[in-house]
Amino acid sequence: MVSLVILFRFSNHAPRFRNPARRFRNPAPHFRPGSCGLGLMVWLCESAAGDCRKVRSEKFALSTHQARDVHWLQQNPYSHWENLMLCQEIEALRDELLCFKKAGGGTIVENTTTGINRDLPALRKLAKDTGVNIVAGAGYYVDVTHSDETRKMSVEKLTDVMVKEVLHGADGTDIRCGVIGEIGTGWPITESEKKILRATAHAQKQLGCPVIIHPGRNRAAPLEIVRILQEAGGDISKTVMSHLDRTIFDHAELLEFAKLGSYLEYDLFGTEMLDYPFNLNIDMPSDCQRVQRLAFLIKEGYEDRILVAHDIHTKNRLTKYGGHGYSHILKNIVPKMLSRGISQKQVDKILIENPKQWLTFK
Ligand SMILES: CC(=O)NCCS(=O)(=O)O
Repeated sequence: MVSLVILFRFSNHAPRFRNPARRFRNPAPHFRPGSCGLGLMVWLCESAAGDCRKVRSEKFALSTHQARDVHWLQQNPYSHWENLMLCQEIEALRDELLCFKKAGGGTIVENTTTGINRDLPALRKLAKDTGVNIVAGAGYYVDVTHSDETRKMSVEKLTDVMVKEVLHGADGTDIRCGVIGEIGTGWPITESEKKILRATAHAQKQLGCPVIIHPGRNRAAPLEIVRILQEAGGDISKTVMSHLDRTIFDHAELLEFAKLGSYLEYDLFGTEMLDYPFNLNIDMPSDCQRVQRLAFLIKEGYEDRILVAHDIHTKNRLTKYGGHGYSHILKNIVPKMLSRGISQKQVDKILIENPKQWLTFK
């Protein structure tokens, strides 16, 4: 059986914020923190038209939500607290993994890191129950999720922690992480995030392991991250730049970035929204547009560098709640790719060979 590898996130539910004042630092101009104080993902949207979406957590519980709410949740996934609590859905995740396996999937990468409630025993159990390999992530997410302890750590100490998470186990368990990341960065990149990027590069230098980075929502962010990693000795050829869907739009800029040699990840497959809540200046591409970008990168000679994923981190994207589920790429996107001139060999490269190359290390 082919071993398809797709990147997901199980437990990236609402991060815990230890210092509420810190979590809404540097808000984007069009946004203000949700008045319900529920965390990073909860912003009330104040668009130019003055349209203010309401947080609906008190209005309906997701477990009993009705078909009429599905579209609202799809458009406002971060405005509903319960929608972020993916950790409550272990049974649904087990079902998703079994469907994924039936559709030909073999391995997923689960990118939840320190600060956003990584749950390694749950991952181990899900892998055991379903037979799907789950690769867990080491390291730290974006600045607002860094604890005071994390902020105080030196680059050397952070490096040691990440190396230990890969070699010996994380969160007090013997469960070893298989990638470093996703390492979170915002824009501008904060001092704490820079320190973690440097530690990531140092750990990668010691281990030769795969790394995955979440860039801030600015087209200059991926380049700046690569610069920091390179200066600290990181291996860019074994590093994934995630979320390119919403980060670099201009074709010439994308090719300039591709030349640096990282993996280029389109990982928001299934996310189709009119107003991207984190930056209203960004038009979130549709899945068809994502496929067009893959075809463009392939035509330009980058088929060895492309990765795809769903980045599922909210409940509404699970089939249980009317979402596309974990098998969307396998069931729906692959046929679309084939119908748009991407060959089966190229599909296999993107879904099997590239993840294999990225994930393999001694
Ligand atoms: C969990 C996570 O960080 N996903 C990325 C969502 S974003 O909208 O592309 O930043």
